[in-house]
Amino acid sequence: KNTNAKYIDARQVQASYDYVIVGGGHSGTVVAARLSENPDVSVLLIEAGPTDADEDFVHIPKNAGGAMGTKYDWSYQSVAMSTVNNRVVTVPAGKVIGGGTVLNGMAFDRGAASDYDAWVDLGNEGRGWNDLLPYFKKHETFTPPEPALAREFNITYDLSAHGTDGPIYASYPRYLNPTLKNWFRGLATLGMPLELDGANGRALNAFWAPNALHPTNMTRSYAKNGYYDPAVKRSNFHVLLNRQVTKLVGSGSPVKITGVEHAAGANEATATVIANKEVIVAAGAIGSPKILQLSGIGPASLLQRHNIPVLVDLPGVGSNYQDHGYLMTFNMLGNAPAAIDDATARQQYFSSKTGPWTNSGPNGFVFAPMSKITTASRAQSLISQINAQTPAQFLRSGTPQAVVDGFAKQKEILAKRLATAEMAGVELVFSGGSIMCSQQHPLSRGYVEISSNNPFAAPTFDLRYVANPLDLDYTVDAIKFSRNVMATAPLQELRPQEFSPGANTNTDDALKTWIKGQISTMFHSCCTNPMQPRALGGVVDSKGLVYGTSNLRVVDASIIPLIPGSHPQATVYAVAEKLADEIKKAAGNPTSSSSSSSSSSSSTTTTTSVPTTTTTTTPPPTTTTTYTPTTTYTPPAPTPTCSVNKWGQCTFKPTPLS
Ligand SMILES: Cc1cc2nc3c(=O)[nH]c(=O)nc-3n(C[C@H](O)[C@H](O)[C@H](O)COP(=O)(O)OP(=O)(O)OC[C@H]3O[C@@H](n4cnc5c(N)ncnc54)[C@H](O)[C@@H]3O)c2cc1C
Repeated sequence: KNTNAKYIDARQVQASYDYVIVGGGHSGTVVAARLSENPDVSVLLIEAGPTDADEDFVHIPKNAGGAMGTKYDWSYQSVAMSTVNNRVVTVPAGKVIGGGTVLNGMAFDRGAASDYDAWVDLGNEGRGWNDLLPYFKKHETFTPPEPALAREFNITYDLSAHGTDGPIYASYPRYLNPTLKNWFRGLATLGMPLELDGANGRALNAFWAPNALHPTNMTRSYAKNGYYDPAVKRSNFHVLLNRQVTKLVGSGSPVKITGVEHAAGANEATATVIANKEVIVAAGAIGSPKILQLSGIGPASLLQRHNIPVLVDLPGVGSNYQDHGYLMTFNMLGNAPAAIDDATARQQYFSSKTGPWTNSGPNGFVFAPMSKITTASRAQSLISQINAQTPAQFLRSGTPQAVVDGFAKQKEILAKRLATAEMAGVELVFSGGSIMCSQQHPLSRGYVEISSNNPFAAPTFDLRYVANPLDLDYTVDAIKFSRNVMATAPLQELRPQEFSPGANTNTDDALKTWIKGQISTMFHSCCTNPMQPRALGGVVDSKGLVYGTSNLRVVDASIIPLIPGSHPQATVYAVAEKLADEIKKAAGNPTSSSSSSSSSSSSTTTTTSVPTTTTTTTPPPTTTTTYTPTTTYTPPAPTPTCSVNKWGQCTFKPTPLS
């Protein structure tokens, strides 16, 4: 536990700081840690939640996702979404220091080069793959898989793509589900290439990736223990916990934000702190557009409807909402290797940090280009249909023209890049009979809007899954492809029997109906304050600066313009690291090197350093959990015959079919 933390309460807060950071989640802690490396600048971080209390459900990989539904989760509720049978989806989001990195499944992968080069196509110079690669390395310390595991599963990696001394550990669990070997052999039968490493820009086809996992302790590596804990000891870094930012106050043209208002609750007194240099918003894909809108930065019509004076009319704030729409199919395996029972697994974990409890979720990935999941002519037809659609055709009615124009540009870029083998259309992850299938570059766009001018009122949002019918079409292809893999000889050795959606769901129409009834969040909300030109509905420029302002930046997942084909946490780390460097440069402060990541590199007073491989966070064998969850998270696709873990993976004990 960090005993030197500069946690302060609202009475002790200084009148002003050089930088005020709104949201101490994933990106907020990265930027706070980097800016406070310079002892001559003062930094205040304001976080709506607490710090975690080192619970097992945070640290033990097997429990990853256990913080969902607890007090560390906003548990945002969507509207009844008309595009998917009026279903309401709960979207988990961290309300705790470290944010999403406390809740997440620890999958730690990057997108393909094409995903980031598409951001440059949108007008963001300096945001392509080659620009971001040094920052992917900067935040990472990679440890290769143990040789025996690598041999058994044929895990390959490219050391030159990885970081060697960053704050976040990337390593492999010491147990993988043996059925993954059948899956990879089945994929090879169908001609799916195995890439050397997804981290080198080739996150395509099949490949292996590590987890955000400490290599010896086998515990979660996340923004709190990587960035926040070392940095918070500095005297120039203050933290306000359990305080919600209610509004940013500014004036002038361009608008200069001076004050940041915050309060402990709806009926509590509001206080204001002054930002001398910059205000940096990092409140996440739902929280950040909400704060901008409450502050008068957003679509004028929305702000006027809620009696909020307009500081900057920016129609893109809260638009462009993207996620990887997610589905699970299930097969009962009649001939799977016997599962390790939980008591043995627990013993293995605490005695030698081995076994299934070291495993949080996926390591063997498929990120398939369209041409790999269907015929060339079908793939071509899908691309032609993307091009043929008029931009506003499937957007929400009343979408402002600038946002429509931005989507037109995005659609053109996606059609061009999805037509190649360099951009993935879907992700498939196999685990013990379940197959997770998710859309990687959806064409549907959702939105986030304030529901009132009360900052404690929940925002209104709609992910609008499959609003664009082409998202349904290629998802049908993906499910058919996954069935083709299951039909190959290596998978047939496991004697699979599909029970969801089930063999009777076998026409395109039946699959579409099933998809509409099932599709849900993969927890990858992003893109609601897109980094693209203002005339195209953009909210921030390529340096994260909010249009129409002189000192307000956004640095979190909301500024991603097009969702990459990957689980997003490594991208969020890289983008935040790069922006932190740019903020320092803009202020004439020394930046830390992009190949070495020491969080103390430019500070003379700090005592912090990058954690070493001997970090001592090992929980004792009988660790007790000090926090009792207040609610229980319901997995996305529960079925009567399969025990489903947080990630929708089947964890049932296989019963041989007679
Ligand atoms: C359940 C789950 C599983 C996931 N699994 C994976 C995975 O396995 N691999 C992967 O790569 N990615 C995964 N992700 C995604 C990834 O973790 C997120 O994309 C990323 O952490 C988002 O970072 P962020 O900085 O944008 O926002 P967050 O980390 O959400 O940070 C926002 C912070 O702002 C605070 N905040 C919000 N409003 C206010 C306010 N008004 N005042 C003060 N503070 C405020 C919040 O409390 C929060 O701490 C998962 C996410 C979730 C939720």
